[in-house]
Amino acid sequence: MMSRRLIPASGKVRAGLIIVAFFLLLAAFGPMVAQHSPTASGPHLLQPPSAEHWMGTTQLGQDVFAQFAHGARISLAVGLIAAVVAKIISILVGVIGGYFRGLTDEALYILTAVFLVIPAMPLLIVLTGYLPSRGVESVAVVIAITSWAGSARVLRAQTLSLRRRDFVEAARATGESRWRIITSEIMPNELPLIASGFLFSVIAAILAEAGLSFLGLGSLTTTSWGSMLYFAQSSQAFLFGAWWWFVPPGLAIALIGAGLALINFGVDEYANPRLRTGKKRRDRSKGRRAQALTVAGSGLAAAETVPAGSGSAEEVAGASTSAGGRIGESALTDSGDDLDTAPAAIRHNPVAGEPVIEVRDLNVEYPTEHGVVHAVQDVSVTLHRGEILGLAGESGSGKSTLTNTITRLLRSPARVTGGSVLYHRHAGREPIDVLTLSAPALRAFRWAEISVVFQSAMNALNPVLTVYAQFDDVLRVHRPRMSARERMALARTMLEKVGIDPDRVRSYPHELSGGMKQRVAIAIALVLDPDIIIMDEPTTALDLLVQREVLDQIMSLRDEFGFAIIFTTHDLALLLEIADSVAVMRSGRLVEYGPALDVYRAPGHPYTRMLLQSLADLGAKL
Ligand SMILES: Nc1ncnc2c1ncn2[C@@H]1O[C@H](COP(=O)(O)OP(=O)(O)OP(=O)(O)O)[C@@H](O)[C@H]1O
Repeated sequence: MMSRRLIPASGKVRAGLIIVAFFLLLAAFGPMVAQHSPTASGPHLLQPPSAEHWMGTTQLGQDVFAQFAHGARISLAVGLIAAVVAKIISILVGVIGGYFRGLTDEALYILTAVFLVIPAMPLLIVLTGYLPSRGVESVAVVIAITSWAGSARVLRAQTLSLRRRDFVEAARATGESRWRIITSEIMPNELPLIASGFLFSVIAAILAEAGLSFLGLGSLTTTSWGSMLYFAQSSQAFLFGAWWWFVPPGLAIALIGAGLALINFGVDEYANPRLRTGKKRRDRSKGRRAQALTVAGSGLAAAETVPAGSGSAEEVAGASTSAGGRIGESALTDSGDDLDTAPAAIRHNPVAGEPVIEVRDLNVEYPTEHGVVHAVQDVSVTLHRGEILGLAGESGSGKSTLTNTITRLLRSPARVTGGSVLYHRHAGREPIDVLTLSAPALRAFRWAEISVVFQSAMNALNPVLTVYAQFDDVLRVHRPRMSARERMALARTMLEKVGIDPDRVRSYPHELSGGMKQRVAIAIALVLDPDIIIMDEPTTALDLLVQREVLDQIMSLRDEFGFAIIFTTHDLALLLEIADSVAVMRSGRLVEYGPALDVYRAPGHPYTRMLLQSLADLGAKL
């Protein structure tokens, strides 16, 4: 039985499909059922429709139906070939230029601009004049060459906007290659534009071919709807009242145009999962409390979820919260503002686990028109296995720049001017400097060793892919040998781990509540059992109750898996509650760093004191 999803809900789309299907059938079978050759002359000149000539005859006695059916084949072939070629060119130019930027983009954009300013029809006439032969393919290619630019410009603009979206950043963070990001993250979101552009190109190409033929520039040896119109006009069929000669091709072109336009109404319905009807599912797990972490069934799941860290998660977590004491001085110096009056409070990190990430004397800057922005200055922090490091600071203090440096997600014009980020994969072995990793090593490192949960899961999840497809993206890159069944089983297990009904694996992001989306993002971050998860304000967009549930979930997952977290937020009260150690940034510098309890009891820096005082003024209980 045909799936319900394949039957368009809209009557307009159905009408469009019927019209286009009719002409496709005519093109495919019409020439076979025609009883005459389209070019053979007969004794009956300019006869109206009859039993022998269903659509009458031309001035030379040729059968109009035979010409019409052969013409359908030629016109549709030109339309389809030209549209496919034009789309390929516009996707290559628009999407590649928009995604890669730089010189490639500039060169491609100049090319697009040149084709945009030259009027298409005169260019088409000139190019056709130079064609050695005017066969279907060559005419179609010339039409494509003159018509790709508008669509390329639209696709470039859309790509420029999409490449900055969180789900593309998330795909970069998972280690997906650029090509895969383009084909499986960006292009599915451009499908409505590509599809409607394609439909428009088909009708534009049919019209262009008809125009060329009408001007006598088409192939006069093959019969198209355009050449029928040309001969009808030059033989003055209109004057003779031979309507059966010119009405069918003219009407067919108009009807095909209308049919494609009607289909266009349905493009969104198919390309955008939000608009699909008839498949609403009940939000069965909405409001469901995170469950104790019972893993369903598969041995695979067990194998995939063994913590990578040294020692059990409980040991690490327990150790990480049991600490005290201050560390000696580090390379930190205070910024040159009023805060200089008090030196930064530098504390020993109390966590007993081995270091997993060591950031040493890191400096990152952005050269801008107005001078260089020193976004991170001389920052040194150490994250231990199983530790939750809370990173606080006002907007613009450099938190994202710091975490993006650790994950190597910095974008141009950012440049690291000093320092290192050392990753200790195995205790006692030489650490790896993340900043010097080659591109393939970096792709392998991302997500398998360090993953990211972005602030807004709605933006971090690709809106046109199901939950399973988003797990799949990660697993195909990092576990290429896993079978589809294993990938599905793992995705279901991970959903269950974060308290979501495993059947939700087939849902689209818009079918989930905000809290569920964030849990899905956490489950995807956990799927490769990384050592470190960067959480960029993962609960900010949620209401307080759901925020609390998600936080509890994160804490218990940390206890189970033993991963370390860098948790970024503006909310110091929250950090003091959940973090083992707290780092406060201001103007690119680390002004406070130490065990959460120490920071709360004895903040060393006036800025932290001010933050804590404002919390106390608000009546926060810690
Ligand atoms: N692409 C960029 N070009 C120029 N300057 C930038 C760029 N990105 C960030 N900056 C500057 O770097 C500094 C640190 O920014 P960053 O985004 O790291 O701060 P943040 O603490 O993460 O802020 P928020 O909490 O609002 O995300 C700011 O002064 C910001 O203006």
